[in-house]
Amino acid sequence: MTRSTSRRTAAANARPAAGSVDGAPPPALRLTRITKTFGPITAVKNLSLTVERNQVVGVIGENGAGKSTLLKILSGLHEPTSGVMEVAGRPVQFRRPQDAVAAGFGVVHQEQSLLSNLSVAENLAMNALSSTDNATRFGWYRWRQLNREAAETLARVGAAIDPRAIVGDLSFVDRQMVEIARALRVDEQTHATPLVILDEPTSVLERNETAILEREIANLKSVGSVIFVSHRLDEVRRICDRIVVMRHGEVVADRPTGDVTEDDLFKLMIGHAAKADKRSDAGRTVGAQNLVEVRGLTRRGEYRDVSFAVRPGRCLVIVGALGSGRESLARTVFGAEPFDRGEIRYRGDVVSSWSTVRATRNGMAYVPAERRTEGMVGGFSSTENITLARTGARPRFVLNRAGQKKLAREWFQRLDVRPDDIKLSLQRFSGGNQQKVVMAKWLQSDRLRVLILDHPLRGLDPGAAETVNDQIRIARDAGTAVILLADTLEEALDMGDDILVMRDGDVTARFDLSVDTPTTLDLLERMV
Ligand SMILES: Nc1ncnc2c1ncn2[C@@H]1O[C@H](COP(=O)(O)OP(=O)(O)OP(=O)(O)O)[C@@H](O)[C@H]1O
Repeated sequence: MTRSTSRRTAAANARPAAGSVDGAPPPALRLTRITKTFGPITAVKNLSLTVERNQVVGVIGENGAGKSTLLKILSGLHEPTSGVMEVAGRPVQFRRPQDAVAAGFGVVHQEQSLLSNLSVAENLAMNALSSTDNATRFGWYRWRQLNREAAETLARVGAAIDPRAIVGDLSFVDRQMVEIARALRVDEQTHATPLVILDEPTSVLERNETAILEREIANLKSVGSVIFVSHRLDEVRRICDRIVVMRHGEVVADRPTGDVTEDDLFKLMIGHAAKADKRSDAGRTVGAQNLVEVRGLTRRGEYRDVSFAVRPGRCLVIVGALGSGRESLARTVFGAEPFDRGEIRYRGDVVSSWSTVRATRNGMAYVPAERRTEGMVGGFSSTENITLARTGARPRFVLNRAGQKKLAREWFQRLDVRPDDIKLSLQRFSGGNQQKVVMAKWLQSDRLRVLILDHPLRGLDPGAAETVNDQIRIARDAGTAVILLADTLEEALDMGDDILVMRDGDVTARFDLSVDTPTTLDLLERMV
């Protein structure tokens, strides 16, 4: 798209056409040969795609396939290098996010974009066009109206969140619900037919929350259209009418959902079939002594009277829905949150003033769910990020530059990080590839004894998830104790030796998978 065309088709013209000449409504969105380059990198290449009205289109693709770039184009964050974009039959150009909102596009990005120092209601009103006018008077907020509107929107996504709460005080999952609520609100705020774009909205949601979202998407379909990006192939098949598969920035398949199986989708995305289940105990080093032991641990408002133990070479999976307290519990074990009662023993000794520094020095690693804010330094290269936590026999300052590069190269290969450029600053990698680098940072440590993983597969495509799980198994088999907060119950059953189920801060069940054979339903029943 040239500059002059862009001027003619500025977003002010983005108002939808009433209908096409032959009477049939034009598609909600048509993209024709869209390309986006970043210097030498072509993130999206000649992409053509149509979204009909009242249709849910799934977009899938392995990490780095170009999905987020496509969504950023649709949300006005990136301008395409070339190609044509039409909304309801009219050419448009989005130069700013407001242009996308004016055209009726509501977006939930993979990385959260809420302002943490503002309240939930203020964040929800931020997109607002007409409703901000109504909600302010002489530049002052009409708080009661703002909060009431926010409460109504939150109720639509089934979220029991106080509109007056400050976003920074909310849990990750609650913030995700606010993001989703904000995107869904676009139809209340604009007169355009909404197109809601969801970029992996369910990756940290539990099943009951996902079910709410699925219901909302079904509602939305009756008033507008939805583009749904997810790595969960079962979910994409359940929710979407059509599925578009991207590889290396291009569309490689565009099929009605009924025509493809999960296996077909996996093959189209990754280029090979899914591997069979690899649960095996052969070659494992399982220690006899408990490495981490927790007794009667309580943190008011989070969890109560929790006890468990993990030995070297074993994986404990903690499952639980929103509010189960498991995230807080994992952070406490790592020394990132305090506790009120009970004790933590590490290698047999009671830990008194436990802190993240002491935990890290003693071979504990914690991979947070929020990699952008907690797990990485975006402006640093991936080599620097990988060697940042290097302690042990050859700490970072002992490794020379060549040593650091060698280490980074080795881990890029092991985790198949793309692009294969260890010098590139980490913020330039796709979300899934950033996650792999954050994992590498901890997995490479030669003193790793305990690995605490909070949703490690979040944002990873199924092929990358397999690669990361393989590396977790390798660390476990070499004698690392793993504490895993799994994304899905299938993952819990696949990876766990022991499973702890939590509900509202209490442990409701424990399973030892060497003797017990719980199903996902058994777990779910104790979670909700
Ligand atoms: N701002 C940028 N500068 C340079 N390269 C970029 C930039 N944004 C994305 N890329 C590159 O473009 C390609 C596509 O990335 P994108 O984030 O769109 O992939 P994705 O399919 O969303 O991946 P994921 O599932 O891992 O989030 C990647 O190679 C990525 O490194």
